Parts: sequence; structure tokens; C-alpha cells
Amino acid sequence: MAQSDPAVKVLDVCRVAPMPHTPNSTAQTTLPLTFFDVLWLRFSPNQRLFFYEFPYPETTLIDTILPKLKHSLSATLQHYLPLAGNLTWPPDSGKPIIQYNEGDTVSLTVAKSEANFYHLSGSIFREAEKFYHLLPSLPASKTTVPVLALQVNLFPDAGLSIGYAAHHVVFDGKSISMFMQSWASICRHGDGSTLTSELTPFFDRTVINDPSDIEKAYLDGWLAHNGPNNRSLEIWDVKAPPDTMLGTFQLTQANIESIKKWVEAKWLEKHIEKPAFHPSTFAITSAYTWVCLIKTRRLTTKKVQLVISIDCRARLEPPIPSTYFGNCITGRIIDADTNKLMEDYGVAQAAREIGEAVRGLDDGVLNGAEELISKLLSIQDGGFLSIAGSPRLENYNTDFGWGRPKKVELVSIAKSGAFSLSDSKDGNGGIEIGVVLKKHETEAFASLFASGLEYHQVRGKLRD
Ligand SMILES: CC(C)(COP(=O)(O)OP(=O)(O)OC[C@H]1O[C@@H](n2cnc3c(N)ncnc32)[C@H](O)[C@@H]1OP(=O)(O)O)[C@@H](O)C(=O)NCCC(=O)NCCSC(=O)CC(=O)O
Repeated sequence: MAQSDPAVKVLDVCRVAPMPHTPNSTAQTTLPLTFFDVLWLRFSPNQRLFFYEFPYPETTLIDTILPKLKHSLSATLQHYLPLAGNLTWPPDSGKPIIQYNEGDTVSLTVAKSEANFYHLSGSIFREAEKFYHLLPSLPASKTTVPVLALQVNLFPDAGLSIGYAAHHVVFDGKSISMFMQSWASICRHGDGSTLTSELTPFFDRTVINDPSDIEKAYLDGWLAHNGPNNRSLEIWDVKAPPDTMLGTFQLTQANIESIKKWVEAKWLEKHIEKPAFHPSTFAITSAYTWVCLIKTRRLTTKKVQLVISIDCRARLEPPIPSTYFGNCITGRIIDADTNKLMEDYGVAQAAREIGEAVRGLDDGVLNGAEELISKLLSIQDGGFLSIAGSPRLENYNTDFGWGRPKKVELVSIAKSGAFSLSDSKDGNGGIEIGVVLKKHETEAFASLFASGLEYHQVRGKLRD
């Protein structure tokens, strides 16, 4: 957090401990990493901001809202003890572990911001650096790293934001969303600390099988990276260029339907038969955004790559509980011919590439997983893009008792360059897309995105 930024004043840095189960309990929890976690060892943390419109004066925010947030956080951590702990790599251990000891806490920064709440929580392109001071960071260290940090920013008479930095070695999108929704639920109900079964984390790591020793491939990859035998836990300090802008775009259900119809018609034209996979909302939305980004950036590389994340919980053999806490995602790297995606047929081609990759998961979600680390570590900039977030995380359901967020922003895409997908604020099945561009690219993207929708809408109607 940029404490020198005049737009934010730090009021307090609190340490919130998990509420004790019983008055004299002593708790120690060790959580080993699985291969799914090890994959993310040195990746920079995910940082998300939730904006709540809340036109109360500063005194109400400080006297009423903050104590409620702190109390409910402490009650929630009781169910999520490892989140108050640290990532460490004991000398006698072959891999890092998450270690919670009695007395460990989560850092919660409280700040007051004089920035324009409505601008920050809007959708038009905004400078990424305006968000950084609203978010906590995880302190750099080679030997021990906290797994989570939180920050609440008060915008008197306008609202507040809640932001987190979550170590990717501990959380995937599903786990951090579950934690935030658990905190929100306990805060909303105010009268206890119980969680529904959908929000109760399942910590048993023995459900993750690794017969082909993917863990060794990932550990070897990290140990050799800037190695040899590099056991550092230091997180990559990735910086976004100063002219980085964040923008949010929407695809309504009607937009997605018309693109889907057009894509299916194009497939029939070119391939005679419909392909044997489903043009899902994910495939259509990702294809549309990918092509708009490639055209905006005028990529000249022969090939482009798109990395998609796959939640493996329901896809493992046997499936594991949907509430499993930790990482349970793998990736697929989709390679495509840049010229083909630039053509009139580009979105249909991109949807086909994505749809085929998703269909291929039926042959084994972990096929080729052991090569993922070497592929990810060898990726060069250029034609590479990835997708973060998912509408299935239902971030807009994170209601602390003041209604749905006005805006949810995955700010860490400014560093990774990914585009993000989310459910939409009004909950009507549309998709929110977060994109990162340089300032001079923003107009071209906005114009391509809007004109493409008009085109697909007209074509879709003509085919009805
Ligand atoms: C691999 C996938 C992206 C592929 O998605 P697809 O929708 O194309 O394919 P699919 O087989 O899952 O679903 C096909 C159809 O089944 C239905 N369907 C199946 N499961 C569903 C579910 N749980 N919720 C809603 N719909 C579902 C839908 O109707 C969909 O069609 P239709 O759409 O037409 O109705 C997805 O399965 C997946 O794993 N998503 C989660 C990815 C994730 O967790 N990302 C976060 C990474 S962590 C991260 O980035 C950090 C962070 O966010 O903090």
C-alpha cells in the first residue's frame, strides 16, 4: 500500500485473531501443500476489491460498521484457522507448509480515502495505480510469508471498499470467494458464527491423489528457477507499466445468445456439421474478448496463446467436495493462429479452440499437468493472454448486510495482464469482463467491443 499517497490516510493497522473455540484452547494447525498449491509458489497474490455504496458519515462507519467487520472476521477465522498463519519451508521438509500457531493473526488495515468513490467503482477505463493504495500487500520474505492481508477503506458519505491480497499458494478463486462469503454471511447475521454447509471449508488434503508425482515436477521446477536448490518463498514482484488502465465491459445474456447463434451459423458454413461440443457462455465470452484484445493490440506474432483455468473439484476421479479448501485448479494452454483469429470468422474460430480444449478435459483433467510448470515458466510476453476469475465464483453475492457490492474489481490483472470474468452486478446471467490495456489502446478496444456487438446482434436477428 502506498502510504504516502495523499488520497488515502491510514487510520489503523489491526491484527485480528481467530476467535478461540473454548477459553483455554491452544491450537496449532499445519496444512501441507498439494501439487495444485505448489504450482503457484512464487506467483504474485490475487488482489480483489469489493465496493459497497453506503452513504453514511465517517462516525457511523467507524463506530458501527468497523467493529462489526472486525468481530465477524475474528468469528470467521475460527473456521479458517490456516488463513491467520504463514507459509514456511522447514529445513527438514521436502516442501513448504502452511503453519498456524496460537496467537497468529491477520492484518487488517483501516484507511480513509478522499478519492472519488463513484469513479473508482465505475466501469469506464480507470488508471490501475489509483487502486493500489486501496489494497494491502503481502510482505516480501524468503522464509515466511503471511497468506492473507485485508484492507477496509472508508469513503465518508459515499461507501466503503474491502480489499484483500491472497497468496495464490493457499487459495484458488473458489477458496477465497468462499472465505469472503463466509465473512460476509457471519457479519450479515450478526448473532453467531455458524456457517452453512456450502460455506464450511473442507481441509482434508488426503483426497488429492498424485499417482504420477506431479508434485515432484512442480517442486523441481521451482527449485531450479533462479536456482540451484532455490527454496526462497519470495513472491514475484511484478509491476504494471505506469499507463496501465482497468476497464469493465458487459455481455448481457442476449448479447451472448446472439454471438452464439452467429458462431453456430459460421461453424455450419465452414464445417458442414456442428462440432461435438457445447458453445458455452464461457467459450463465447472468452472468444469474443480474446479476439477484441488481439485486434486492439495488433499482435504480430504468428501464434497466440490463451491459458484457461479449470476447477478440478468435480472433474477428479473420484470427485472431491465442492467446498475443498486450497487450490484445485489446473490449466490448459490453447495455441491459435493469429491470422485466423483476426479474420471475420475469428470469434467462431476462437470459440472452437476454447470449446475443444474444454471438451478435451473429458479425457482426463490432469493429462499433461506435470508439464504445466515448465510451460508457464517459459512463456514469453507477446502473444500470451490468460483468464482470471469466473462467473461461478459469484463475487457479487458477497453481502455483508448492506446489499450486493456496487462493483467487484480484480485489480491483480493489472500485473498479470489477464482478462477477468465475473458474474454481473444485477444477477441476470450476464457476464462482467475486466480488461487491462495501455492508455493509448483503450479507445480502440471500447470501439471494437461495441461495434462487434452491434454486428452480431444484427446478424443474429437476420438468422432468426
Ligand atoms: C473449464 C471451465 C472454464 C469450462 O467452462 P464451460 O462453461 O465452457 O464448460 P462446463 O463443462 O464447465 O459447462 C458447460 C455447461 O454446463 C453448465 N454448468 C456446468 N457446471 C456448472 C456450474 N457449476 N455452474 C453453472 N453452470 C454449470 C453450464 O450450463 C454450461 O453451459 P452454458 O454456459 O452454456 O450455460 C469451467 O468448467 C471451470 O472450471 N470454471 C471455473 C474456473 C475457475 O475456477 N477460475 C478461477 C481461477 S482462480 C483465479 O482466477 C483467482 C481468482 O479469481 O481469485
